Amino acid sequence: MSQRIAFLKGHGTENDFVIVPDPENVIDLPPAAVAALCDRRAGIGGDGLLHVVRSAAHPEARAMAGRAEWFMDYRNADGSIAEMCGNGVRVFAHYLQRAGHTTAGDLAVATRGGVKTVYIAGNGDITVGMGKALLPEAEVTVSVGERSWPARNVNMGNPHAVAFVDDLAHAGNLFTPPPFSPASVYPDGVNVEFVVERSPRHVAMRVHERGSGETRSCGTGACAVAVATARRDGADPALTGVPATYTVDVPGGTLVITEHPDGEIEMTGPAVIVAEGEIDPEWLATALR
Ligand SMILES: N[C@@H](CCC[C@H](N)C(=O)O)C(=O)O
Repeated sequence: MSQRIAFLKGHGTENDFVIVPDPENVIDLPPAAVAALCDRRAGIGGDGLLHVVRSAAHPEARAMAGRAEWFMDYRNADGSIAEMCGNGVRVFAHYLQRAGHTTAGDLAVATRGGVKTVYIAGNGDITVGMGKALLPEAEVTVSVGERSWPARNVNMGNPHAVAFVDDLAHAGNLFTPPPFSPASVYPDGVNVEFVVERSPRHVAMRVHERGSGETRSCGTGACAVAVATARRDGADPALTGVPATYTVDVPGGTLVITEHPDGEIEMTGPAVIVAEGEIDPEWLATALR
């Protein structure tokens, strides 16, 4: 890989990403290159990478090209692929606006989890239509050290296990993925959220993300937490006809999540671009050796 590669760095509630614009999908980004770029000491550093590609130019997104011009080819920090990234899609939209590919207002973005509608407000906040949550019945247990908790299985396009705890410190240092059982519920791994209540309809969470470790925010995770908390509270908008809005504090900020009576979930939060530059092709070649 010897071509010069432009990059940007951005974050959404401090869930941070290396952004690689590549409209025609000509940049080879094997998992090792993604892991090298996301390395916080030897690379640029990030919880994940947003590869910005025209849907028509990507085999996984071509079928969505008629509905969404741009495809968010999201990768975790270890180079693995995930279906969706809620914070990432806001940062992705912010990048497209900044690059002149779109204006404020509604924008459709293709993801592996389907086409998402993003609304770019003028005030810096971005709202994403995250789709519906699936709540497959499963008895899941998550543990950290001597403690263990029942967890709610929530799928937001990607898998989540939501555990209500007495104290977020009980999640420990989260240097390694919290063990869960039975393993068969999440054959491809899982994102694990630990949640405490702050006040009615206001919770706080920590997360260990599949493929990235503990991050300071997870958008799909915050949606999973909002839905799991609503059900725990006995609130189901599909039954009451009343939308349920939850404020979810994450270590890197706050996200606001609304579940509507038709099951559609909206998430609102910020998106920030921090820097832009160029990747040294010699460094990347060395990193890949
Ligand atoms: N940080 C993201 C989720 C990224 C994907 C996740 N690690 C997975 O593997 O499913 C978000 O904001 O949703």
